[in-house]
Amino acid sequence: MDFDVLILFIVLAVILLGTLGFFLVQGGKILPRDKREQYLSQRDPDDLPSGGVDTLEAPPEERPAADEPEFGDAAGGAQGTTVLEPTLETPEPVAGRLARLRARLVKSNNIFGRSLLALLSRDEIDEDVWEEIEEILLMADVGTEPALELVDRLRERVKVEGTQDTGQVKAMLTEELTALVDPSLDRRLTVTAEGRPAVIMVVGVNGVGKTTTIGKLARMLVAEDKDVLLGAADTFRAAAAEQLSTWGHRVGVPTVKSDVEGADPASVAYAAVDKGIELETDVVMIDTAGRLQNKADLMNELGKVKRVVEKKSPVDEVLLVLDATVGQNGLNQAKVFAEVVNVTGIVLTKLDGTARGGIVVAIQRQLGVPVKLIGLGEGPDDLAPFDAEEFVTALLEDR
Ligand SMILES: Nc1nc2c(ncn2[C@@H]2O[C@H](COP(=O)(O)OP(=O)(O)OP(=O)(O)O)[C@@H](O)[C@H]2O)c(=O)[nH]1
Repeated sequence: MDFDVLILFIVLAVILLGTLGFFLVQGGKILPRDKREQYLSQRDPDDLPSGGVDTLEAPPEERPAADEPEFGDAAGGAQGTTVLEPTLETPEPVAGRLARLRARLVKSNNIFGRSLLALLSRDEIDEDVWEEIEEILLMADVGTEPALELVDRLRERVKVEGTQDTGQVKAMLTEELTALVDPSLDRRLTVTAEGRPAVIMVVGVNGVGKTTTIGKLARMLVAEDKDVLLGAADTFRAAAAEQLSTWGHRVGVPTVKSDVEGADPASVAYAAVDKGIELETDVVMIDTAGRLQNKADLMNELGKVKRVVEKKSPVDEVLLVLDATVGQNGLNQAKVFAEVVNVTGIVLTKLDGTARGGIVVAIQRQLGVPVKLIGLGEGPDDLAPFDAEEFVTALLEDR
């Protein structure tokens, strides 16, 4: 009897344990969904199980925002800390830039040079040929008066010297064109001032390349060991200040900008000069908003920016940026800007995309102000100091 009770007891115990085991296994599966997610999210990524179900993805690597300086080689610090050094770009040296960019000038003005040289290679240079030469000069935007002048002088020399030799006539053309571009003009930028930063203001209509030019010029100055500070007084276009500070970041140049969109540009320009004086920089460059020369209120605003800055420091350079591809329209812009702010130099951009290189002559004539820099591409070092002889030789190169 006792034995039967014992058997019964064992059977009951087995059934009970089996039932308990079943519920325990099921319990793991019916954990409410939100509880499971909570559990998963509370785990660290490095708690990953060695294999199987609950794998967690590591968070994506963080990258610096687009306008933050990029970081390069990580230097290992004490106790596993990492010191990140900003990677600064090294701008190309200024000397020899025009020589590098010459090919672009030759390419874009290829038609000009080739057509002129083809005409001068004719067996006989008669009146028709001189007229055609004049037309080509006009098409290159040299301007009516200078074009007539050049043809007259060339015709006279060919007559007096009695030559039709292509090589000699080409040499004469080069000389006469160079004389028109005027190598005697002082094209140096004022980038030093006694006991204070040199102040450079950059002006022009919309989209001509002001901000880009400041970025490129900052690089040129950095390449010459100058301490530079940028002032984002283009408060009209929201992205302009960012664009400017990005250029600065790349070469370690600080930018003074306003946090308020549409802030008073004169105040920002003033603050930039103030900061430049405090930091004892060599140069402060001020970007201004693009404005059409026929908008009187905007032109007045530009005059005000300059006057306000002058309460703090003299303005050493006012660079007018002109887009070479717009041709003669640039002349109207130049005239009005020169009336409002005393323009001291021209930056002619986008010469890589036009055969209108002759505009250099027309602008200088009209304004009596030298072209100091030329832009020959969108690359960071595609800005070069202007040189009359190199420029003319490139225009007339026969390719
Ligand atoms: N091909 C070429 N493009 C250029 C040159 N200079 C500037 N650009 C381009 O022209 C465009 C306008 O340049 P920005 O510097 O933004 O012009 P901006 O005058 O500051 O413009 P706003 O602030 O709107 O008035 C950009 O796409 C530049 O890359 C150049 O020399 N050659």
